[in-house]
Amino acid sequence: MNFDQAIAAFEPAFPLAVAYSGGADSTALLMACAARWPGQVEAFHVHHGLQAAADDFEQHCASACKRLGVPLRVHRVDARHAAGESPEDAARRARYASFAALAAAGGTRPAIRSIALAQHADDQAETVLLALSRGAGLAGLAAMPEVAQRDGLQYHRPLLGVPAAEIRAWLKAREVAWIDDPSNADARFTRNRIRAELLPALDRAFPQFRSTFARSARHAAQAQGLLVELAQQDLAAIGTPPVIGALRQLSRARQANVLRHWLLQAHACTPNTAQLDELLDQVEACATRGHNLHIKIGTGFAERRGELLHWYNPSPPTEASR
Ligand SMILES: Nc1ncnc2c1ncn2[C@@H]1O[C@H](COP(=O)(O)OP(=O)(O)OP(=O)(O)O)[C@@H](O)[C@H]1O
Repeated sequence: MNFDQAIAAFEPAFPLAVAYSGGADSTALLMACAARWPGQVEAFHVHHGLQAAADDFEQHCASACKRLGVPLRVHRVDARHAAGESPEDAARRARYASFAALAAAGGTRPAIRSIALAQHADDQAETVLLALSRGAGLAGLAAMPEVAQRDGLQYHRPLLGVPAAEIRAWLKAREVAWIDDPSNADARFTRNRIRAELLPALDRAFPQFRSTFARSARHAAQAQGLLVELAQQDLAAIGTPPVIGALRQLSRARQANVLRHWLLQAHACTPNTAQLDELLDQVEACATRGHNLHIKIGTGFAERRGELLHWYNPSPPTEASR
């Protein structure tokens, strides 16, 4: 899909905000949306307080928005990562919280209903490869959805089918400037090594990889949806917190699926594979009333209390450490 086709196919609810970092992709998206829907588009910029260049990024965004005649709202965050959380995850979490805060802070203007993010087809392929590099399950391999609901807002990724090179070409044809975030070149980040080393090799070996990887991601997303449905049904049957005897009636794969779902939904906890395997072994060993179970799972512990399986975190993170 080319850039103009992607913009023509984009159907957000209005008013729309474009998440604008000042980088190439969100610059192109903001320009195209502002031209297509004059007066109905705003720009949201998140100022990442920890990055030295953050003031320059904000300045650049402010002058570009002024030229385009698009209102800009800026939110400042200090995205320190909590123990066990990657800096990228912390920045993403802080960014979504900022978008929700910005959408709610419109004053007398009508409330923003949609937010457009500028991830493209190369980003999607990188996300699939990143998921594989971590040994992710279906939820990770599903990569990024084109549309998602979050905090009462519709999030859209209208450029998900557009190769990065198309977006750069669109900007260059219009002689538009953008800023390059220096951290995008930092080879300490796996995503940047994927972009610099794997994507050029994939382009040579399978030129269609962007669309085939995206198709695999959609298959994974569909299958993951079924796993969630199954987990919801199983959780309703075994109870919350789970009754161990009822849990033990399920196959091991279904136990893993329902436990992962319960831990994530009820406790925002994601066990690693070794922890989940250990938990399943312990559940299997819980054949007698006297069998104790107490193991580390994610940031807390799973424990047997009578007939029930509980999870608790002895020291939940404070707001300051989040
Ligand atoms: N500081 C920010 N403020 C507002 N939106 C952002 C910010 N950083 C990223 N985004 C949004 O999230 C999307 C994905 O972020 P990512 O860090 O992968 O992209 P990026 O390298 O900043 O890309 P871009 O070239 O679009 O600016 C961006 O395309 C943009 O829409």
